[in-house]
Amino acid sequence: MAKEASNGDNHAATKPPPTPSPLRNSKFFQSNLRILVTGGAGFIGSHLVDKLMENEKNEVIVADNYFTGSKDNLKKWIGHPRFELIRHDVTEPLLVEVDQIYHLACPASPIFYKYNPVKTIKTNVIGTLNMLGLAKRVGARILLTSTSEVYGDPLVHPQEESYWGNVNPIGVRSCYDEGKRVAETLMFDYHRQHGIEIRIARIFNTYGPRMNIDDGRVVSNFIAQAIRGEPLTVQAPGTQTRSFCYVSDMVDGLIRLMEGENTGPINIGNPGEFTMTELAETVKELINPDVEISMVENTPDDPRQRKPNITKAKELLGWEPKIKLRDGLPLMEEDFRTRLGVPPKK
Ligand SMILES: NC(=O)c1ccc[n+]([C@@H]2O[C@H](COP(=O)([O-])OP(=O)(O)OC[C@H]3O[C@@H](n4cnc5c(N)ncnc54)[C@H](O)[C@@H]3O)[C@@H](O)[C@H]2O)c1
Ligand SMILES: O=c1ccn([C@@H]2O[C@H](COP(=O)(O)OP(=O)(O)O[C@H]3OC[C@@H](O)[C@H](O)[C@H]3O)[C@@H](O)[C@H]2O)c(=O)[nH]1
Repeated sequence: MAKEASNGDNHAATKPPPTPSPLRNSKFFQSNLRILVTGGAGFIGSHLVDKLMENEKNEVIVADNYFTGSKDNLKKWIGHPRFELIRHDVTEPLLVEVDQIYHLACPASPIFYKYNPVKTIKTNVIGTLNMLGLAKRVGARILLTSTSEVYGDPLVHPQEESYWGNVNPIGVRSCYDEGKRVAETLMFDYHRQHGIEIRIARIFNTYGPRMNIDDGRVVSNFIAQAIRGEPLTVQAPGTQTRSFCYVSDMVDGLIRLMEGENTGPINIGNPGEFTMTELAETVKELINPDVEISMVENTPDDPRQRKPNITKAKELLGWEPKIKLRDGLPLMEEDFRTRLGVPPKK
């Protein structure tokens, strides 16, 4: 029986998960653990697939509509006997027999999630409903990659899981912020009403190789600009803060959450907090000391501060991030230089 690590609410005791598909007990059942990763062709998802595939007891199925992800991120697994890739949009039902669902399908970059806000909230609401319906049908455990954006423009700092947030319900970011909040609500309602085994990760800003070079997020923007010799575009006021987690630490945290006994929500992120100006200065120092730093205008509802309290992750998952920003940025630079065909400076 999963223990609820969330705000300490005493939810009614949940029913046990539904009886699994008869397939599981058939004598021909493969001993492999069958894992669905929605959004697995994306940045975090493809690194998660790499890690899951290292375990020869795992079969991995990726469902992705390639809105922001790419088959290229999974090319080393296509054709592997324990791997399947399905072009599928999670706003449509999916029928597969699986034991675990990592539900990552959702555009993460603000530029992309604002591009089609109605689709973004459909993905978060209808997509999560479809994945919970699948989990109920086959008795799978399901993990949702929620986000620090559920805290909105936080009035509590650092953010801990018991904080309910400060979110604009009708802003240009609401399709994502409120969409993820509804997704969390649906997860807990299926857990309480149908006994579904749920796990909720609140992911903070994550960076690393395979981020879309032009996806508009700050770390990918600054590294691409530094490599190309373009001014680093600090969006005003520049004093706003974020905390950056390297992707391998993130993947480790997600797997520990799935394999553990706590429902969450649990913050997964690196508490190392920087202003955007400090980030730009660090990228300039590490990647291109000649590059200019310019102040440009920002977009509405940009959170002014963000830093995870990761006490629950430490205590309940035995997890904390290992890679510091100054060590992670060069790894991402190497990936971007390779993909952009720009050799390192002599
Ligand atoms: N990277 C971060 O800093 C961050 C922070 C907080 C939360 N998250 C969450 O983690 C997850 C992965 O983020 P990411 O950074 O890898 O983003 P990403 O955009 O690289 O990956 C998202 C993947 O989902 C796919 N997708 C989008 N809509 C879909 C749909 N309707 N049906 C099927 N596939 C769909 C995309 O094609 C892509 O492959 C997302 O749920 C995101 O909200 C990411
Ligand atoms: O070129 C840029 C881009 C962004 N920024 C600033 O950098 C900060 C971070 O912006 P990003 O677009 O990278 O990402 P955000 O922090 O807004 O959202 C991010 O964290 C929460 C996740 O759920 C989202 O999926 C992820 O994209 C913002 O204050 C933004 O104004 C710049 O200063 N320059």
